[in-house]
Order: sequence, then structure tokens, then C-alpha cells
Amino acid sequence: MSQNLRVDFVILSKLDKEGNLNLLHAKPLSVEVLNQVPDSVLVFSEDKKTTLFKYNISKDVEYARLSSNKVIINTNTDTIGIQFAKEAEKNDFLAKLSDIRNGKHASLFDQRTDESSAVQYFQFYSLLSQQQNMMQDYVRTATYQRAIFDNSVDFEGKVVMDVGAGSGILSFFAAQAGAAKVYAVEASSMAQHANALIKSNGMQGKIKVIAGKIEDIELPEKVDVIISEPMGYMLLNERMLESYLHAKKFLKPNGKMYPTQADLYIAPFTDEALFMEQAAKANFWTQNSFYGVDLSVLKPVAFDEYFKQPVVDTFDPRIIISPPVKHSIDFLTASEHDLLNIEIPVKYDVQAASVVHGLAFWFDVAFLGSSVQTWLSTAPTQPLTHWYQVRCLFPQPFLVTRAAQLVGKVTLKTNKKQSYDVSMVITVEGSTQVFSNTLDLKNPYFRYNGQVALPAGHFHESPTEYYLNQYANQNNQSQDHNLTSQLAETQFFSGNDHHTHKNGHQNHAEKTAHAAH
Ligand SMILES: C[S@@+](CC[C@H](N)C(=O)[O-])C[C@H]1O[C@@H](n2cnc3c(N)ncnc32)[C@H](O)[C@@H]1O
Repeated sequence: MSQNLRVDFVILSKLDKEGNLNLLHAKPLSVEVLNQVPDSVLVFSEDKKTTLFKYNISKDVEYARLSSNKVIINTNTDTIGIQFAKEAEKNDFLAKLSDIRNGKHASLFDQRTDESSAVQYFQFYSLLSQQQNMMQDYVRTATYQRAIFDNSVDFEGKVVMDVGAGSGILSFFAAQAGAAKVYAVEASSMAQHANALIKSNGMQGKIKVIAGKIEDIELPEKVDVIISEPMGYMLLNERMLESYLHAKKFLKPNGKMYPTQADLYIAPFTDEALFMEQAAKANFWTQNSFYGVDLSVLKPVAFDEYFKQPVVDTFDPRIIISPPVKHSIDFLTASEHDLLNIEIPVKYDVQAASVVHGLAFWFDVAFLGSSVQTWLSTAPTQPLTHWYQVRCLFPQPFLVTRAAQLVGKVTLKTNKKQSYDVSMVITVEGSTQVFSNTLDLKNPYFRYNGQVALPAGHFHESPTEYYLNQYANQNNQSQDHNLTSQLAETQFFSGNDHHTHKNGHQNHAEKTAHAAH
């Protein structure tokens, strides 16, 4: 059993004759903790509100580098001792202690992340197979390369930083575009593989790998451009956008960010089949004689559990019943703080009578270069990417008439699992009923099976097409009835100038990192 040993505050530390470091603390340790060796030592500030640092003693945590150390707990004297296997480890620990005395706190990343989440997250990204999955997303990788190459003027002779470099692929693009120097910052042990690639490609003079978290590392100079691919499911999952924004502390004034902006789109959808599928799973718990056991007391819990899961897959755009609301994040001006609790007011004019089953989410990012603006889109009308789209169901679907107005709010609140709690609240104008749900983005349901489900029911007139026709008329645009091309042309779903790569998605494997931890 994992157990944290809480050291309320350190009042003194000293090395004893055997070389143990003793932390003397003010309060006796509780007996239940003392009976076992802890996995970590938490040191709190004197007001006990902040964790100053957490020291890992887990055998499996590679980067804790404490695998062979022994913790000695002495109940009589209320002390714990940590015996270090290596001199370097002892010095590392002492350095951290001295940081505490000098008032330095745990890094921003560590403060906002549960350690178990971080360990799993970086282990995931240390696998070549996962880097490959992203690299093989042709829409993603080719759009990044094009955005960089088409704006080589922003890279030629410049100092660039790649935040979360992974295999280093974006660093190579920057170097290919003429960058003078690229700092490839990577926190997982993929950093060593990136280094091998850089050396074997003769790029060691240009690209320098810096192993560590962007929140913890130092750079020898400021940079002209920051490049990164920090987007997770629903744009925000993984909370890596915060690390991307954090990196701006290394950016020169008027420096460039690639990508420069993100647009999150949110639209109501109808999909009876999806709703029924989730409800049917929960219905397992309605049985009153499952091998003679009545399960039904757990039905409401099961229902809640299934409907808390955002659904990751793709869908026919005709299930969207109203134009999406857009929430933009300008990476040049936004701060990490802006992403902690995002409140998005929503308002929709329903295009045709339908049952609303939930809200669908997708995003675009823009590379606003000096020469060309390039967009990478994950809209349902665009070639599929490994981000798919994400849908959040209401446990209680509701009927709306044509021209009804939906109003409400979507709130995205960070949690320490490198993810978000997604809450949605909607009312139909003129009624008092409130439809709501809160979902756990950390635990999505991967539903994608290689096919695009057609909308259930029979549309005599596509609600979306109806809207588009109106829109096209207004804008004097083509009356092409090909919905997909019309959506793209009218920019109903996305920003501007989309990539034009066709059918580039080669690997639909799940981006499980973002769900798995
Ligand atoms: C989505 S992958 C992108 C990898 C690569 N840039 C690419 O485009 O193929 C994100 C990478 O960022 C790394 N990463 C995430 N948070 C980080 C942080 N705070 N500091 C440094 N690296 C981080 C992950 O380990 C992972 O390799």
C-alpha cells in the first residue's frame, strides 16, 4: 500500500555517524504511518499550506533516483533517517533542503501535478511507439512542417526552442528551415533517443537536447521562436498548454509562437445511438437476479459513471444542430493562469427540431507566421487526426423545437491529474429546466472503431445544411450541396485556410496517454 509520510515541518536536519540524514520534526508521527516504510516524504511549509517538496522513495520511480535508499524511522526519538546509497543522491537531497531554507518552492509543474500522474505521463511519452503514433498522424506532422517551411523567414538564423520535443521531429523541421540553434526540451527519457537521432543525422551542431521539464530547466539564452505540439484531447487535456505558455519566460520580446493561437469549438449534437449505447451499459446494473444477486442499488452510480466519460471518436457533421461557439486562446498574450478555470458562455440557435444529447468539442490551431497563416484543424469536416473529436453527453436528453435558443455555460476546471473537469449547464430559453453534467476528461471512452457512424434517424433536411444554405445565401457563396466541402468553405466549423492534405491519417491508435493517466 502506498503511504505518504507527512513531515509537518523541518526544524533541523543533521547527518548522523552512519551518514543518515535525520529530519527532526515538531510532531510525533502517527503510529499507523510508522509501521511501514513510506513511499515519499512530504515537507510542508510552516503554515502547512504548501508542499515545499516531495521526496520519492518508491523503487519504481526512475527519476527519483532513490531506488536503493533505505528509510529508517525511529519512533523513540521522532526522527526519520534516510540512508543514501550514493553520495550524489545525498547531495541532491541536501541541496533540496537548502533550497527550502532559502525559500525556494517546488516547481510549478510539481505543484500542479499529482506525482502518480506525472510518472505515468512521462513513461508513456518515453515509448517510441507513442512518439511514432503522433509522427504518423500525417495531417498533424505535415501541417507543422508546412507551417514552418512556408515561414522560413521566421526561422532562418534564429534561436528556437521546442517545448516537449519528444523524438525531436519539430526541432529537425526548424533546423531544416534554417534555424541557427534549436533547444529541444524534453522531460521524458525520450530525450536520450532524440539525442541519438540528432547525432546520427549530423545535427548536433544545431540542435541541443535539454532533458527536463520546461518549468525546471535553465537556458543559456533567450529564444526568437518557440515551437511545440502541446495539444491533448479537447485541446486542453494533459495541461501541456500551460507548459507551453510557461516557456514564454525564455522568449525574446516580439518573439514568435508556433502555434500562435487555438480555437476550441463547442456545438450541441443529436445522437440517439450514442446515448442508448451508454445507457444500455449502465442498464446491466438494473438486473435484480444476477447469479442470484440484486444489482439494482448500483444503477444510478453506474449511470453516473458512464455519463461522466467524454466520448472520443468521430461523427457525421450532420448531427450538429447549431453553429458552434468558439473560444480562442492567443498564446502570445495568454498566461498559464488563464487556463486554470475556463468559463465559456454558450448560446445556440437551434436549426431544426431535435433531441439534444450533448455537446461536441473540437479545435483548430493557427500558425500565424510572417509569410503565411496555416491552420491545423480537428473539425469533423476535416481529415481525421489522432485527436478525433470529443463529445460530452447529458444524462437527460431534451427536445428542442426549431428556432429554440439554448443558453448556458461550459466550465473547464483543471485538476491535478493533468486534466480537466468539464461541466456543462444548458437551459432552453423560456423554460426553467436546467440540463447539466460534469465529466472527467482524464477518463474518456475511446469509441472509434474505424467507421464514421451515420446520424441516427432520417433527416428530411439536414439541420446543418439548412443553416449552411442560409449562410451561403447571405454570403453569396456557392450552393454546392456537398456538406463537407460547404462546411469547410463557409468556415462554419473552423478558422481559415485549412491544410489540404487528403486522407493523411494512417494510424488511428488511441492517444492513450491522455486518457490512461
Ligand atoms: C504531444 S508530444 C509532442 C512530441 C513532439 N514535439 C512531436 O511533435 O512529435 C509532447 C511531448 O512533450 C513532453 N512534455 C510534456 N510536458 C512537458 C514539460 N512540462 N516539459 C518538457 N517536456 C514535456 C512529453 O514528454 C512529450 O514527449
